[in-house]
Amino acid sequence: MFGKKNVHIYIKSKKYQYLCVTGEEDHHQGTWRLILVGKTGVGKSATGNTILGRKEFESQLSPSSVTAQCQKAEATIGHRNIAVIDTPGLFDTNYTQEEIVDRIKYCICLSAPGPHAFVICLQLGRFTKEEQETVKIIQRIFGEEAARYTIVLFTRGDDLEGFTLESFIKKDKALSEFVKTCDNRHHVFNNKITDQKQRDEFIKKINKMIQNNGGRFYTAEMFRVAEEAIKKEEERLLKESKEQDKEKIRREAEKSIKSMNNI
Ligand SMILES: Nc1nc2c(ncn2[C@@H]2O[C@H](COP(=O)(O)OP(=O)(O)OP(=O)(O)O)[C@@H](O)[C@H]2O)c(=O)[nH]1
Repeated sequence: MFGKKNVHIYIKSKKYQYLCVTGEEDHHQGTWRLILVGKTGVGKSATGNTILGRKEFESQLSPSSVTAQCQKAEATIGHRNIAVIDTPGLFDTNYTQEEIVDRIKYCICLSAPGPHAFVICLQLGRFTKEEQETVKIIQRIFGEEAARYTIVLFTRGDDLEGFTLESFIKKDKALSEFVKTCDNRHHVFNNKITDQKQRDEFIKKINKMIQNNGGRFYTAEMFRVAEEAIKKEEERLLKESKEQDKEKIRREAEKSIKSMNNI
């Protein structure tokens, strides 16, 4: 009934080059593919384990990133096959930001033909400049279209201590605005407990998002558009800085001519 169309996508960076074969599939029958992204140490791997219902990804308290490469694991939940892709954390001091971003891009290949959901993981706590920068980087890598496929997942639900997640989000303007960009899709996990209910509620929210998207997923084409936008922005900034340099040289030359004339 649904024809499969294979698409090849190159993911290029200074250090790595990946060739992925992505394709279109019957979006009612296939596996749901979820990508976990976020700052290092926020609990992405623990979140992956909560979703899968088993300890698949290494999750531990560590001063530097535990997950160095994208990893994929699958589980059957109810009648649904779910693939979870864990990614290296942003702001890990062992790697340059560029290296981490390159590795995160590889998750697009692992999620071929494309992810149904980006799960942006944040820890309950202050939404600092670094957290804000993290979500900006993620939004930049995957582009505007990714928002339709994004849910914000808070870890450390144990710290809520009776408060609701909604009241926590409302307390911070920047955080509320960010959650709003994801159509207010949010959820909280306490990864320290094995509780089916929190996982089932999460799956329901993912299901609703996928239904709202007509079963479609984020595609290689959307990723290409995002990459193109980054390239254009980089070219614009380069041009701007070259023009600023030229202007600086012109002003300095003018200044030295003036001072020579004054001698
Ligand atoms: N109390 C509490 N601790 C959590 C929760 N989720 C994760 N943690 C702890 O946070 C620490 C980091 O968790 P990880 O799952 O390794 O975090 P990560 O984001 O995958 O880390 P990297 O792969 O290094 O980027 C571990 O000690 C976890 O036990 C939670 O819901 N509550």
